[in-house]
Amino acid sequence: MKIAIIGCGNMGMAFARAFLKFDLVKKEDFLLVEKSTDRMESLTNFQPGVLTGIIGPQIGEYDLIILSVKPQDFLSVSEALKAVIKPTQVVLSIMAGITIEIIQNALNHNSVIRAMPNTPAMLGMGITAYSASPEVDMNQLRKIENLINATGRSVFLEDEDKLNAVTALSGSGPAYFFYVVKAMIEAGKQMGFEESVAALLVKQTMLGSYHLINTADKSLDELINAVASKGGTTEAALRRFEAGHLDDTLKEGILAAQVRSTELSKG
Ligand SMILES: NC(=O)C1=CN([C@@H]2O[C@H](COP(=O)(O)OP(=O)(O)OC[C@H]3O[C@@H](n4cnc5c(N)ncnc54)[C@H](O)[C@@H]3O)[C@@H](O)[C@H]2O)C=CC1
Ligand SMILES: O=C(O)[C@@H]1CCC=N1
Repeated sequence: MKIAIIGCGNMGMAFARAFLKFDLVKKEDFLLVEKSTDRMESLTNFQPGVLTGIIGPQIGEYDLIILSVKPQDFLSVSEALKAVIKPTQVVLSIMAGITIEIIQNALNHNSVIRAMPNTPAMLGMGITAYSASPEVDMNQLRKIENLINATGRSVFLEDEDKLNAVTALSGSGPAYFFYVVKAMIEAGKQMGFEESVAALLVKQTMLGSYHLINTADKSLDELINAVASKGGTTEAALRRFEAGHLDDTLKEGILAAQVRSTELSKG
């Protein structure tokens, strides 16, 4: 398969590297379109078939066009792409908030898949949810799913509207996790540990706890209760979290991300 990627930043290149790792695409079969000259320089190491700053007619030679620019850059990209896209090509967008209908209208093009990955895709450990326009046939959809699965796991959603919630939950989710880890490391430093020691204590705790969620035959409440002894230290921390409504704050933050994803579709 020949793939053009428009916007070769973190996510665009995470996808490109995952496809390469699993031999799904050859380096020479990539066309990378990147606007930033600094970023272009770093992409020369990747040795793609074509590396360019401009969306031109050669893009019509590629089977799949991945749109991985920021949502705010889509308008200018669509103006150039509309002039060169061919009806047989499939568009895969990972842009937050931009709906299939917006993409179809802006490009005057039917076959569009909208996906929402997350940054662990860089390690092949991402989760991507995706929806497709009816014009994408099953054969094309299977091929794209194979590509997406090189970046981790995937979920097909019949209901495209749910992608705004996915964006808020798993798309942005890694940042929430890093935020909590950062606060824990900072607490460790405040209690007198060097950063490296605090980071080791926290990171191994998160790793082990993640595996307990997946392997222990217990609910999250049971796992919490197994740590929190009556009258003990954990209880003291949890009481403080509850007094500050930390769980509500986290939920409200996630819902705010969903609202923002919806707003992005309105420009
Ligand atoms: N970073 C994340 O965790 C996730 C991001 N996304 C979505 O992926 C998209 C890309 O995000 P990132 O990779 O984080 O951003 P990024 O800023 O790392 O990459 C975007 C790239 O597009 C380039 N670009 C901008 N205008 C261009 C144009 N006209 N032609 C060619 N290249 C152009 C920029 O120079 C930049 O290198 C966004 O739409 C975002 O909503 C989706 C899921 C997760
Ligand atoms: O923050 C954003 O808008 C993008 C979408 C999901 C993660 N990053």
